[in-house]
Amino acid sequence: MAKITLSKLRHSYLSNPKSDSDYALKEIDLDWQDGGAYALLGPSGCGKSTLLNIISGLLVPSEGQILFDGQDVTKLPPDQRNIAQVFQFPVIYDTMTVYDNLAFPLRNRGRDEATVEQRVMAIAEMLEVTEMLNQKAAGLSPDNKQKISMGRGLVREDVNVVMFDEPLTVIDPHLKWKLRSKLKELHQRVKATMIYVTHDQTEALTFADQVVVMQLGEVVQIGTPVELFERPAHTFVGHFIGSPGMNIIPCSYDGAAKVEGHDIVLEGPVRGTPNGQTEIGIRPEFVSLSDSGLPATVTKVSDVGRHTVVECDCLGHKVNAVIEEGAAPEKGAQTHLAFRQDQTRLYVDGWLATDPE
Ligand SMILES: Nc1ncnc2c1ncn2[C@@H]1O[C@H](COP(=O)(O)OP(=O)(O)OP(=O)(O)O)[C@@H](O)[C@H]1O
Repeated sequence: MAKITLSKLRHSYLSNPKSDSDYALKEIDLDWQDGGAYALLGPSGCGKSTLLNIISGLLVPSEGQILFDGQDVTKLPPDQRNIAQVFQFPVIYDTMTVYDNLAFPLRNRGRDEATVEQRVMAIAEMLEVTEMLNQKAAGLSPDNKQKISMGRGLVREDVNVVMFDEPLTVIDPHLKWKLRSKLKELHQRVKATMIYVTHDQTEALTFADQVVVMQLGEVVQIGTPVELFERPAHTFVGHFIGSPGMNIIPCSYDGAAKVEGHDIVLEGPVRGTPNGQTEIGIRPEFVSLSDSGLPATVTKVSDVGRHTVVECDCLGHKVNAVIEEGAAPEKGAQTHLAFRQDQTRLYVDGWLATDPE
């Protein structure tokens, strides 16, 4: 396994890019540590596949370098990078048995049969497919086919990185959570460097120790799931992660933050002198209904499991509060919203501008 470094990486599909917007990937500097479990998370079109193709060698970046353990591989073709990939759709040979499918990547590299058997049996046991080993792959369900496809990605112990590209797309929704936790467990057992590409926050947050969030060809934040939830570095991350996402409320700032003339107490000091569009960011989990605070009218009440989401019109802005089940007011009720101070952040032009007290 290897540490992967992306250094000053940029890519444009145009032959003569001029402005930033001509780049599918803006400048990216990133270190993926040896043995880490990473997710690359972002909406469609943010540049995930472009980055994946650059790492796997299908695409040579317009600028910058990729290093595996400090060695420049930017111009190496895919077959010399020693990478395993698991795609959206299973890549297996239908006419072969499950055993032979799992053995294929090892036999292909000339490993002796004793090693092949030992690795195949170990991976089959981890994936809970031992009893299928003698079956022809053609008869497997789509879920099991994708499991075998994952096994083929994980069976070699000498790869630099295993990359998963939206691997649960074909999996039945009720089995998704099972495979998600299986993958996490597999990472802990095989200790390979893994990169998991997805637009689904639940998949990213359950699998990865570190999540790289991308938007419009840029990395907007790298952090643990807790860091992304607690201190989104950008309003995009606040909005994209969480259900419902962070409340983002336009405000003024002249030494103190105000929403429509009402003072808002921030978590701590503001960095520099804000010069740009200012907004308050507060997660619905830290907004409570109260006797004092910002006046609001309840516009919608939705039960979500053990909590209730109360949507309000607060001085002309939509603000969600997540409260305990059973404590919700009726739609149309007049109330006030209180923000938990240590969770009330200021954003300037989308970027976090406050520090904790
Ligand atoms: N072969 C190509 N030629 C020109 N532009 C491309 C090409 N591939 C991707 N793009 C553009 O580059 C940007 C990033 O696309 P990319 O496919 O990397 O995003 P993504 O996050 O993987 O999206 P998706 O999940 O939909 O595949 C998009 O604006 C896309 O239109």
